[in-house]
Amino acid sequence: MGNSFGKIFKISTFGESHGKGLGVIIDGCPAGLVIDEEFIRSEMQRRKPGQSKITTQRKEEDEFQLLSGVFEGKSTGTPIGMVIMNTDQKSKDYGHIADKFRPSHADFTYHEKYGVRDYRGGGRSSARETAARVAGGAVAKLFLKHFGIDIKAYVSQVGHLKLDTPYHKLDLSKIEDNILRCPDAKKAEEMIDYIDSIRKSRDTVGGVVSCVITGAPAGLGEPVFDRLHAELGKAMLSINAVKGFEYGSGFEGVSMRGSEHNDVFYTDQTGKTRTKTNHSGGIQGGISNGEDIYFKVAFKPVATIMIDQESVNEAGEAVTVSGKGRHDPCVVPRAVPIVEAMAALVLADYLLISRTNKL
Ligand SMILES: Cc1cc2nc3c(=O)[nH]c(=O)nc-3n(C[C@H](O)[C@H](O)[C@H](O)COP(=O)(O)O)c2cc1C
Ligand SMILES: C=C(O[C@@H]1CC(C(=O)O)=C[C@@H](OP(=O)(O)O)[C@H]1O)C(=O)O
Repeated sequence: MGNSFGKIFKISTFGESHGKGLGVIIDGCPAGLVIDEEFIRSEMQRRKPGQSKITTQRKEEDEFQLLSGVFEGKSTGTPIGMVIMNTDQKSKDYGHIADKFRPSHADFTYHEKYGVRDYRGGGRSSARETAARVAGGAVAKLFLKHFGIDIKAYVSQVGHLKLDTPYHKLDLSKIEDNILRCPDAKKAEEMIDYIDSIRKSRDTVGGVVSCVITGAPAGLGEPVFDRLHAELGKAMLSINAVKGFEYGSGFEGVSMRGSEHNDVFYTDQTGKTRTKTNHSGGIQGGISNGEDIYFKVAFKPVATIMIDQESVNEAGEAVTVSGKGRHDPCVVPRAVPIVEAMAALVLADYLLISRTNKL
């Protein structure tokens, strides 16, 4: 329980941040899919630590080894296994807090739940686990390409600095042009400087990742509990440090009237039923309607800060804790490929579950 995601296109991940390595098992990937290892590698590179001055300086190349489920470059329909070895753990950075709880990390809750924990680098609670998700998500993306479904995420907020332009007015081909992964170069520069100043003050800051899915057909999703947006929400809220998820008009829709918010239907030149606006975010009644699916994910400031904070240890005694070593001053630049990977897993799963339910 708790280490798997998905119903038909399923992933299970294993591994800890300072153990030997991590990995993913993908079960349910249809046979005959060309497994483009170069593409998987490029996705891993987008997430890896040590990639710029505004990320953790842990240096991992995140090279993966494909162990199973692929023959002559194509999936065989059997479980696809991939491992990623850890090479740059510095466990002594955690020696001073082995029995102490970092405020707002998972140290206390893991201790309460299991009574035993691998304190090194946060063990399995570390976002290092998301390397395995990105490997799994890359295979899901390869599957989605066959259906013309594309997923693009980008940074739209860092602290109080916001990119207010809606996604359809941005040039999303520019996302990878800067180390922040924000398609607006000027805003990106401001946000990067801000993260750098926060890092220099030994503190951390939160941010928002926006995501848009294009090319999804109408009919994905289930009408009651397994609504498409509910599954996307679960996927996003399962990512480390996520505190919020909203899709379509989200919380802003609250201040609109129905007459403004309703997405009016029309028939386009090809005879397809479309909507003039898309406040619904491409999903109505839990089912995709063929319009773009878009959502936002809010990330909190990283818990481990290089500033003394009050806490307690396992014996309940008052202590002071301060982080050491290498931490992200802001997670959003590296969270972009993680958000895309989780979205790809949901879409791949729902393509297999529920495209339509009629003769
Ligand atoms: C890409 C990414 C990088 C992260 N890097 C760090 C980090 O360097 N230090 C840290 O304390 N937390 C980091 N986190 C957040 C922790 O993993 C997370 O706060 C922890 O697992 C506790 O879970 P929660 O915040 O979801 O409650 C990162 C999260 C993500 C998504
Ligand atoms: C290693 C990664 O990020 C780590 C995520 C993380 C955390 O607490 O989530 C804490 C840091 O771990 P460590 O102190 O072991 O370097 C980050 O570097 C990674 O993403 O691959």
